[in-house]
Amino acid sequence: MCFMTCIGLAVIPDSSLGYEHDYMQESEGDRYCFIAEWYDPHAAFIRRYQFMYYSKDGTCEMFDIKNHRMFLKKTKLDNVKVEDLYIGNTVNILSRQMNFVDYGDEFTKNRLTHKTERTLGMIKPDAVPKMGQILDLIYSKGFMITRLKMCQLNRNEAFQFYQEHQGKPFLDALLNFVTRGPVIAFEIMGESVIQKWRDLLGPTDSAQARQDAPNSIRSRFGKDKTENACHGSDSTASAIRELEFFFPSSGPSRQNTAKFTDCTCCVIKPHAVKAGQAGKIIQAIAEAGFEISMLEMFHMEKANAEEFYEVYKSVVQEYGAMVSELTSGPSIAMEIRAQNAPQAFREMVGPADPEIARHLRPRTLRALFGADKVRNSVHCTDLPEDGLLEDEYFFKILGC
Ligand SMILES: Nc1ncnc2c1ncn2[C@@H]1O[C@H](COP(=O)(O)OP(=O)(O)OP(=O)(O)O)[C@@H](O)[C@H]1O
Repeated sequence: MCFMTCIGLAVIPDSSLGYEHDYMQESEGDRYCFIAEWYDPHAAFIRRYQFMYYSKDGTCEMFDIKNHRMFLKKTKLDNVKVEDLYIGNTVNILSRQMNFVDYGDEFTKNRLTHKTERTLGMIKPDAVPKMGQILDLIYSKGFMITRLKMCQLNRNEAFQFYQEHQGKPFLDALLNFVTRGPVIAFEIMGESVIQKWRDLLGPTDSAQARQDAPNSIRSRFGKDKTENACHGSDSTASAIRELEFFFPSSGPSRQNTAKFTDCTCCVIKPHAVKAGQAGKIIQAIAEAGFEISMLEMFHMEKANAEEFYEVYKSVVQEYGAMVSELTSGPSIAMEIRAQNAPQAFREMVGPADPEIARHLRPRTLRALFGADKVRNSVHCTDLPEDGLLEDEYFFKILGC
């Protein structure tokens, strides 16, 4: 197994550190171990670490694998909780973006693998206008969205996606339906999430869903047998295939839906995504009459965040904290369209400081969802001429 090799490289066996395997199962709590990587831009080199998390007190500890020395003494990090421990996640530690690339031991693998099952969900074209409510429902059920992208499928792609229905009488109608407008594909992660997500969807036929599962997504948002709001993979094998279809590990990605006209840019910041507020924010934007013509989840790297916020560098004293927030977890970038989009949308977003927003403009996004000046729920484009540039940055440069 890959993680065995990694631990082999560490040259710091558990026992030499005084951690015996049994320790992990003592009543004192569990110790989870991961292999974390950080790209060191100065050395142009990927550094590898053993990362330990102690569930008893939420402390973390790290060892530099190559240099055989401690990198971080046992410390409590506010931004690292047990729910952040999954392969593919990135966390900021000592101003470095650490990427969890593998489990560090059998115990961690056995304990956490089933909690990080992944499946593909898709909002179909009929329900895209209701994306805010649907995403909010997903968050409220405790699911974790780890990837998300709006795309436009062509007929060939739709056929490839629904290949198992080849020869069925409803295939043609199904292909027409899923290609008539954008879809939103997303990866959800959690314990038994394949089955739980299908339970939340309800029966295929929306009318039957209204009878048998009135709280299900298809009951609430679907129309009939074909236009039934959302899709969910039906097995582990389908989930793997369908996730690869929408989020390919190599090669070109699916056509995004950005229009790059009459637009501005909005980014739901990591703290708001983490707090499960993304659905409510999206719903508020849509209900205010703005068109959300593209959205995608990004895990911003520090260099990209610095570049994106470049204009604030010597102007705003919170610049460093802003970069740190934007790289602290997944964010959701959106292309927002309307007449005078940058100005109209800024009005809706409100003053940069949520405290001021709550006093002066209590209905604005930052008043409703912001925590403080840096964690103020969303970024929006400041200058009208930058709306297009910022959308291009996300959807032409980062997203490709
Ligand atoms: N009898 C039918 N008439 C019309 N459309 C259908 C019919 N059966 C299935 N569909 C459409 O094809 C999709 C895929 O069918 P499938 O049998 O896999 O249903 P499902 O597993 O409930 O849905 P999904 O795969 O979209 O999660 C359905 O979601 C629906 O949009």
